[in-house]
Amino acid sequence: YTWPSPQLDALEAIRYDQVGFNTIDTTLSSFVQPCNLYLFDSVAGGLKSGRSDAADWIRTAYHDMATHNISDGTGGLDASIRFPEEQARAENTGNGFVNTAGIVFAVFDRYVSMADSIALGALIAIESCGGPEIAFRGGRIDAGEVNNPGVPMPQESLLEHTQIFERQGFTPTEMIGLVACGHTFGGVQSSFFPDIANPLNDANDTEDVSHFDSTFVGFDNNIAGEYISGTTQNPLVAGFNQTTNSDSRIFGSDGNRTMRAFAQSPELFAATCADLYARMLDTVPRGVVLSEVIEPLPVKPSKVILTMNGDTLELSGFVRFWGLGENSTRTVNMLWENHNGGTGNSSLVFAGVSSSTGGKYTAAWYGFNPSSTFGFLSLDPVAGVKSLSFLVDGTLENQNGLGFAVQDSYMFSKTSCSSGAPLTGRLDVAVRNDANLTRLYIENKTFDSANRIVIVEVDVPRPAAPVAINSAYSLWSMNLTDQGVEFNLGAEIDGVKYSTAEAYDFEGFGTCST
Ligand code: HEM
Repeated sequence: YTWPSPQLDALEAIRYDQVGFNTIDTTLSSFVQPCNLYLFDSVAGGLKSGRSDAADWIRTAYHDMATHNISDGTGGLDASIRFPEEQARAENTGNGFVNTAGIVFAVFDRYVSMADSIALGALIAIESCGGPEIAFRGGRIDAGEVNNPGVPMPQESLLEHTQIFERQGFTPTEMIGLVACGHTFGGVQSSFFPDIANPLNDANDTEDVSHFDSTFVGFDNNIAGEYISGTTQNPLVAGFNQTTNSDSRIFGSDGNRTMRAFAQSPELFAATCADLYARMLDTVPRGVVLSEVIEPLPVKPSKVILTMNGDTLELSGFVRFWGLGENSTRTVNMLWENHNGGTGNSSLVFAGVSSSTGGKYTAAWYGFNPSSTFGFLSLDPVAGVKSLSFLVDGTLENQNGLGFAVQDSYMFSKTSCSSGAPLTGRLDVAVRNDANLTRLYIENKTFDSANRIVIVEVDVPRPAAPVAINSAYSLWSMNLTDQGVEFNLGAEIDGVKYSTAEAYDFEGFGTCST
């Protein structure tokens, strides 16, 4: 895709900026580091519970998706699992869903739905904990209400399970695969399923989880190998209760042909799971259109912020170079095209490295100011800035000739000020005189009754007479009372809507002089 695209940029960042520099906003990955972490453990530290957050994410994604009905298009991965009414169903026994929902509520935002967060949580868990890479698409839409029931339960028959998976869109062979791919993680907890698993009295399994295979915090084909060799302790295969041995019925449903192939070939198992997990995550209600598969952008500007400070246009930001590590001899320059047909040039300073996918990929980050990582460049407002490109050891990176477009038609002005308690103040926005700006507004983030984000736009009025801040920009102003929440600045320019990367609140305002 082409940068900038606020939604794809945000999804790409969660997917690929997991550890290290500039990962504050992409914390989903931290919940599976390390893979045996269980945040909700009653014992501090949470590494010996027998549970894992990774397993919670994968089970959550499956149970959310498992309501799908391929013939009427209802249900699917739409975060309906967050509703207490759905969690209370017998088919959703256990507390994994309340755990993951709590994290989703904290991390989702206007560009990343709760359903995309669940999909990313599961994907990151699988990839970070030994699993194959999974093609990721974004754009899932959050349900406003619960879905019909439809998650399989262990006491049901093979025929019922076959029909349930068919309703979800999976063949009998794919059912074997998907269950094996899921149950390479985690196990059955005695307190929730006393008819399936006994208490263990084990200091390394304090939550009494009987595991599906011996390597329950990582992805591997032991779920199949131990099943075929007859050594399995899987409580849904070798459990004391025949009625609930559903994995045994499912795994054996084709005479063990599929499970034998998985046991013989870790590669086949990983490739099959990569495909089935992706299809599971992409099972969404009819009408939801997912994005293209999101690949890492080779060059990606981030947190590009423009601020008007009197006669100076301050430009700050970072750029990420995918696949690079730290290298003190590398030279990086940023070039920017301005409104006068000229080009600015600044050397950039190394800011840090990030990594993803269990350390498989690294990226090098550079800050826009050559002497201070988090500093800004001071530009002439008349010249402004239209687009960026980069020179990395002399090689031009300009997004195949498109450049990286920057919107300098409007920006926060540092003349904004506040005073008093409760705080009142004046928001000033600098608008470029030659920009075709039809609307300017603040974007307030609110939530509907189903906890979904709704952006409410409040227009900043066009001034009756221009108030110049410098020879290229005038101020549009609005009086505000502090709501204690951040807002972004939005504008309609040439019929297209834009939103600032930065959110503002009164803490960033100076004091009003009058
Ligand atoms: C017939 C189909 C299935 C049945 C009957 C079934 C049943 C169960 C049961 C009873 C548990 C124990 C939950 C707990 O103790 O809280 C469990 C755990 C789990 N299931 Fe399934 N499952 C099925 C399919 C799947 C699929 C398709 C996936 C994902 C692809 C999956 C992923 C998981 C995971 C990751 C856990 C471990 C959770 C943890 O340890 O916290 N299951 N399953």
